[in-house]
Order: sequence, then C-alpha cells, then structure tokens
Amino acid sequence: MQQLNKTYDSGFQALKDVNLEIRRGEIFALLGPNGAGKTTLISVICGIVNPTAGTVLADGHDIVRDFRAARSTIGLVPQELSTDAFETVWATVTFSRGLFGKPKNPAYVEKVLRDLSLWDKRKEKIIALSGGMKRRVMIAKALAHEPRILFLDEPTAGVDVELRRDMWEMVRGLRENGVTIILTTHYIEEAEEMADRVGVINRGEIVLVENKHTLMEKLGRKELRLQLSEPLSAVPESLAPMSLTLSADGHELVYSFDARHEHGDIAGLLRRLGELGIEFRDLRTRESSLEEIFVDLVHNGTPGGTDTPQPAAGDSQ
Ligand SMILES: Nc1ncnc2c1ncn2[C@@H]1O[C@H](COP(=O)(O)OP(=O)(O)OP(=O)(O)O)[C@@H](O)[C@H]1O
Repeated sequence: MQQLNKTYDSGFQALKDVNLEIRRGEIFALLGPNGAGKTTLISVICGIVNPTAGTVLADGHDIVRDFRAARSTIGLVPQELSTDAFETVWATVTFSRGLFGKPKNPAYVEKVLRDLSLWDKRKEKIIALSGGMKRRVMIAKALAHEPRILFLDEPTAGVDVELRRDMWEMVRGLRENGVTIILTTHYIEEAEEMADRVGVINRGEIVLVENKHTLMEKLGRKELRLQLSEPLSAVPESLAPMSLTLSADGHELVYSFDARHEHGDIAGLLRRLGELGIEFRDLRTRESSLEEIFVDLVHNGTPGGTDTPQPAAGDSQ
C-alpha cells in the first residue's frame, strides 16, 4: 500500500501516509496501542472504510477500482462477532463461501470445521454456542472462500488458552499453504510468538517495520548495574573487552550483554573486579524487552538504534 491516508468525516486523521508491503506467505503482526489505527487500516483494505487518499493492492488487485476481485482474495476475522445468530454453523460458513461466488465445496468446508473443532457443532445455531465457539465460527467464516490473505483483528483478545493454541496451529498451517496472515494485536508476546515480521503503528503512522528476529536481537539486551563503593575515573584497561560503561559520576558501572545469545560473563566480571580491588555496594539487573522498545517507540517515535520505517522488499500484495 502506498501513501494511504484516512481522514474520518469528523476531521480526525486515522492513517497518515502509510506505506507498507506485506510479503506473500508471511505472518505480519501489526502492533499498536488503542486507537493507533489498526482497525482502520484493516477496514480500508477490506473495503469497509473508504481511503481518503493512496492505493492498496491486494494480491495485485486495486481495492477500490477492482474491489470484488480484491475482496475475494481476503478473509477477515473481525474483532466483533458479526453473523446471523439464528443460522447453523454449517449454513453460516457455506453461505459465506457463496457470497464470494465460490462454487460449493462441502469437503473443504468440512475440513475447515474439523480444523477448528467445530465439526460436532455444525448443526447447532450460532446463538447456542459459547463465546469461544462463536469466535471459531468467525474464523471458519473468514476462511470459507479460501482467501489468500487473512486478517485477524485482535484474534486472541479474551479467548481461552485452547482456542489460542488451535488458532496459532491453524495460522501456521495456512502459512504453509502460502496464505498471507496479518494480525493486529496489543500483545507483544503474541507478535513474539507468531510473526515473521512486526510493524508498529502509532497515531496513524507506521513507525517501524522489522524482521522479528532482528527486532528481538536488538531488544534482548540485559544490563548488570554495579554501584561502586568508590568512584572510578575510567573503565579499567583490563576490562576493556567487556561491554562496560561508566556513569558520568564514576559511581556506576554498567555491563550490558545480549540475553538471547549469551548469558554474559557476570562471574568473570565480578572475579576481575575482585582482583582489581574494585568493590561495589549494590547490584541490579535489568532487561530490555519488546515491551520497552514498544513503549519507547510509541512515546518517542524512534526506537533506540532501530531504523525508522523500512519499506520491505518482496512480493507486494
Ligand atoms: N468512524 C469513525 N469516525 C471518527 N473517528 C474514528 C472512526 N473510527 C475510528 N476513529 C478514530 O480513529 C482512531 C483509530 O481507530 P482504530 O479503531 O483504527 O484504532 P485501533 O488501533 O484499531 O484501536 P483498538 O486497538 O482500540 O481497536 C481512533 O482515535 C478512533 O477514535
């Protein structure tokens, strides 16, 4: 999508020059605080909300000029339940497939229902199902027409562990079949667990797009802070190979290391300090998390040392 903008009738600009390329077959997590514009972005792509400016291609189809073709490549699992409560599970899913002009395929619908543990409930009316089962129906409905792109808007908000697990299993299976998955979430752990790439949106702007592993590497720093009994004027020469910094007043020595790849040589550091006769009064450790970086991004707009939006290469959709 290019230069996507959305200003609501109220004059509120919910999307500001959003440029984003989602790669075919990836799981992309769109992270953002409440009101960041996640749902607006999805709604524009799914043709529920008109963009004010900009273009979006879904599997090569322009979402405005070529709406029907674009929409039929997309499956949407919305935040809210939206379906006829008095229909049966089977009818709901079959009907949804028909809406997209797809020929009947009971074997496919059966597979979707079985994958979502809904097969036994197929004859029940939606209204009689539990909340978790209703969520499953929403997913089945979104998959009914075999979309190539699946949007999950806050998929696990308020769902139980079992559904969450089934959902992730299903998402992985879909990706193996080449389906592109875009999920929005407030939960960093969710992005951490599932996504290939992570995008952060804040106040309608994409502030970061990054490969998850790269992001985790940048984030997974741990620090050991030592309050020294006597201030030092510089980091001792023999400790230079370790990643140490000294506070301006010389009272605090900070050792930082990558918590994800190494445990850091804390024992070695303490031993060396002992040998050098450097004493400390207190010590603390702290870990930077995705949460921290996220908060940083959202409040300051730029993460420490992380590049700002990078349009990704790859197939655009
Ligand atoms: N129809 C509308 N008219 C005016 N403003 C709107 C409309 N819909 C959404 N907004 C505003 O646009 C902003 C983005 O909303 P959106 O629902 O896209 O955020 P979100 O990131 O999905 O948030 P949440 O995580 O809470 O669902 C919010 O400030 C919201 O109040």
